[in-house]
Amino acid sequence: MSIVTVQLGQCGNQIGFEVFDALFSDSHCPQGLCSKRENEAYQASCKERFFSEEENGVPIARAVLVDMEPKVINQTLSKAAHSGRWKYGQHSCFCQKQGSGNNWAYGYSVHGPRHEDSIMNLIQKEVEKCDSLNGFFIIMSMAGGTGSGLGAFVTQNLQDQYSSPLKMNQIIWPYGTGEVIVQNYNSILTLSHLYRSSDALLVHENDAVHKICAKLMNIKQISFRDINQVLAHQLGSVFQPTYSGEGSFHYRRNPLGIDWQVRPPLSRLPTLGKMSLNKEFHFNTSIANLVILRGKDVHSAELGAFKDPALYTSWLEPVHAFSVWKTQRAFSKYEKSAALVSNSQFLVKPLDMIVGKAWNMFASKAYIHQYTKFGIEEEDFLDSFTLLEQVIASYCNLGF
Ligand SMILES: Nc1nc2c(ncn2[C@@H]2O[C@H](COP(=O)(O)OP(=O)(O)OP(=O)(O)O)[C@@H](O)[C@H]2O)c(=O)[nH]1
Repeated sequence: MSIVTVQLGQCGNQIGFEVFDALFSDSHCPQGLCSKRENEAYQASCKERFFSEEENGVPIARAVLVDMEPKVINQTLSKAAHSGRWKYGQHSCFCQKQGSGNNWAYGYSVHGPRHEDSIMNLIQKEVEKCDSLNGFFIIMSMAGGTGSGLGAFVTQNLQDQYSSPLKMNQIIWPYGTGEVIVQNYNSILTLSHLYRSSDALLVHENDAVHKICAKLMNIKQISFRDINQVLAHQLGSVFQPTYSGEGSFHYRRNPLGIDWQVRPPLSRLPTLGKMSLNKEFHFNTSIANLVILRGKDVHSAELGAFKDPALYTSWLEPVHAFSVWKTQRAFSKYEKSAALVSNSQFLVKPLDMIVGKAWNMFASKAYIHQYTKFGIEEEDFLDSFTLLEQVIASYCNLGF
């Protein structure tokens, strides 16, 4: 089964390139620390998911590149072509001459409807190249204008046109400080729209990845390239193939097979408010944890601690909330590696901060005219605030 990736805006395109490069490098890494046969099965599975093959044998990423200015797309296409190992399809990109100027409304209400047909046609062409489609992986920032606004618009269209394949958005949380003033508006609009149209949001915070580069990797002058390589490494270690079940040596065909649909029972939805945010979280209570193990000794790894009921909300048994995926095939030269995908309270505080800052600006009507000018009304903001306050309250309530 295959995944079609949609890369949007500067951030989405730069990260998308690194992700494909990491996937390709890993699957062609000679030190897979496993048998030749196993390595071939792994490679074939990775290829089916992420690459289609051209006549001359160069793999082509199953991707559509979208941006409203040509610079980053041109750089991305040429970096892939120069790698000599894989490339993007000749007709897989859509770009225009002028970006969205960090205005979510412009991306969503102007670029979106204006270019809807061209973008959706490109995606459809990519879908037609797949024997069997598992889902869409949509990479975008949360705070810019094109990736976030147009990305939300495209995700909504995918939801309308492809209701069953999974729609998973990889979103980049902006730095807490030092970026554009309207980043919190753009972020709440992105999150509230994706909450309605996407099946799963996979979030990375720029601040957190920056810290990994500084503290763990000791990089002095950290660039987006460094950050994106860390992200790509993490995403690769999640999305590369794993065995289909305990004791199985076949690779699972459904790469995005996580139960993302878990929702708290309605009767437990709390009233709106911030009552529990002020309390210390003793645990980072989770709804779901997925651990992915690769390489040596995966079958004897001790994972009992992940099954402790205290980690999970009281209405879920650990057996339903915790999953493990494994493969003996090592990831990217690492003898052993582990990745964790977690749906937990981890983002409650950053989300509460963004909503709070956006609310303070909204209360004084700052910059609102830039949005109403392009069809995003005050009502839309209010709807976004209400929805996200509900999300915050639901996650706070997990620990009780
Ligand atoms: N991790 C990471 N974050 C990025 C990268 N490029 C931009 N960002 C973040 O993305 C946000 C800005 O979004 P962009 O993708 O640059 O903007 P855009 O979608 O192209 O939209 P416009 O410039 O308004 O047309 C900020 O929060 C940046 O920190 C990147 O390559 N990697």
